[in-house]
Amino acid sequence: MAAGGVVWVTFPKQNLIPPPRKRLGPKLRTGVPLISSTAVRAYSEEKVHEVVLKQAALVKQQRPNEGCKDWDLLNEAYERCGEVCAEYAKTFYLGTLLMTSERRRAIWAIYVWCRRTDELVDGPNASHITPRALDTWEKRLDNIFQGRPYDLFDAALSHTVSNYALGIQPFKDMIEGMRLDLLKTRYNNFDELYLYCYYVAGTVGLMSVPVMGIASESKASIETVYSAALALGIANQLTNILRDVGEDGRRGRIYLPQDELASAGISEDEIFRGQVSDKWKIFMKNQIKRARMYFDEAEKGVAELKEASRWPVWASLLLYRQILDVIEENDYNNFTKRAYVGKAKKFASLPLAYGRAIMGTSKFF
Ligand SMILES: CC(C)=CCC/C(C)=C/CC/C(C)=C/CC/C(C)=C/[C@@H]1[C@@H](COP(=O)(O)OP(=O)(O)O)[C@]1(C)CC/C=C(\C)CC/C=C(\C)CCC=C(C)C
Ligand SMILES: Nc1ncnc2c1ncn2[C@@H]1O[C@H](COP(=O)(O)OP(=O)(O)OP(=O)(O)O)[C@@H](O)[C@H]1O
Ligand SMILES: [Mn+2]
Repeated sequence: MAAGGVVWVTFPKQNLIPPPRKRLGPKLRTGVPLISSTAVRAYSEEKVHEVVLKQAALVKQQRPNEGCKDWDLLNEAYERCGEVCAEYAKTFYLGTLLMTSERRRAIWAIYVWCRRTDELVDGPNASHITPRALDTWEKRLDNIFQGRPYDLFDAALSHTVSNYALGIQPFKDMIEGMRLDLLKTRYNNFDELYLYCYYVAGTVGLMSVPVMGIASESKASIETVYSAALALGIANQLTNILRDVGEDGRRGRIYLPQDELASAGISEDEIFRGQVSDKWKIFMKNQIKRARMYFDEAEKGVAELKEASRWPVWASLLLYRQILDVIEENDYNNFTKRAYVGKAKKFASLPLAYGRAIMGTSKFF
């Protein structure tokens, strides 16, 4: 392929990532009552805030387009990204169809890179993945940002990062999250968990904003918008963790703050045995409360995005947020009952998402 120094290896026509599993990889992390003042001051928040500021500053810079200029190849690359996205996340894919075609395909390219990164530690080959393999993946990321993609999916991302104000840090941080996931099976407190959630999901928010675009009429500061995007990633991840407690437990993993479990008087053994006790219900209520707090934070920022980008964000936010309602409906049995939002509810939330997107507010819908 064209573009200075691009290295091409054989590129199989079929997916480079394995076909989706029936149930996409578990990945869990957690939370508890409302964030404590210690947590607010925590190192993790400071570190994350630094990245947010850097990423926000990039938006103001004009970047030269050094991406690949082989348009046929790029079109194919983006098309393939769209196919993967459609296969792994149908509802979300539908949402992206309302975005402008340029933004939509950029989001697809980012989605595919994130999905592949996650598949490294969560997919069928996860047991063979070592920190060294992640180092190789990170070098490959550097090459993507330097215009030297390794395969077609990378080429799409390479073009995207040359076209939008995307910094490399959130991508590196996501790889860091995968490193952490390889090594760590317990989180001492919410600060530790928060950092993990930032790595694997908050980063997605930071990657998405430059592509989705901030509305020209927005009066909010760029930092405010990034903070909302970060909050959505955290909220999604906390929800994902709460949904998958049972599944994670069966893999010997507990993505819940150990100190909060201890204060609630819940032992690891009770989690492994899947005991839905009264103390578990109280503990879960607090966890859900915290996740909702992050959703609330995120909701405040959606209206600041460009109008065409709001709908997919609202759609995915409402879908994910409803998982918390279903956990409640399941009477907090997240050990053996998967909180699943039925098709009817899912479709019912689409007009709501659309209404909110066009009104620019959640006041009337
Ligand atoms: C519109 C929209 C949602 C855009 C984001 C698209 C995108 C690039 C998604 C990548 C997601 C991904 C594959 C991340 C890898 C790590 C991972 C799996 C994280 C978990 C996602 C849920 O996936 P799933 O349920 O399939 O998980 P399982 O593997 O099955 O367990 C996460 C829970 C986190 C995803 C985080 C987001 C989608 C962040 C969204 C934030 C924004 C789009 C910012 C919006 C802006 C404002 C101002 C609110
Ligand atoms: N009905 C659901 N209930 C709970 N979680 C869901 C549900 N549908 C999707 N999710 C979660 O949200 C993520 C992204 O949502 P999306 O709707 O795009 O996924 P999907 O699995 O392709 O759904 P579908 O094929 O039903 O449209 C999924 O990977 C999954 O973890
Ligand atoms: Mn899916």
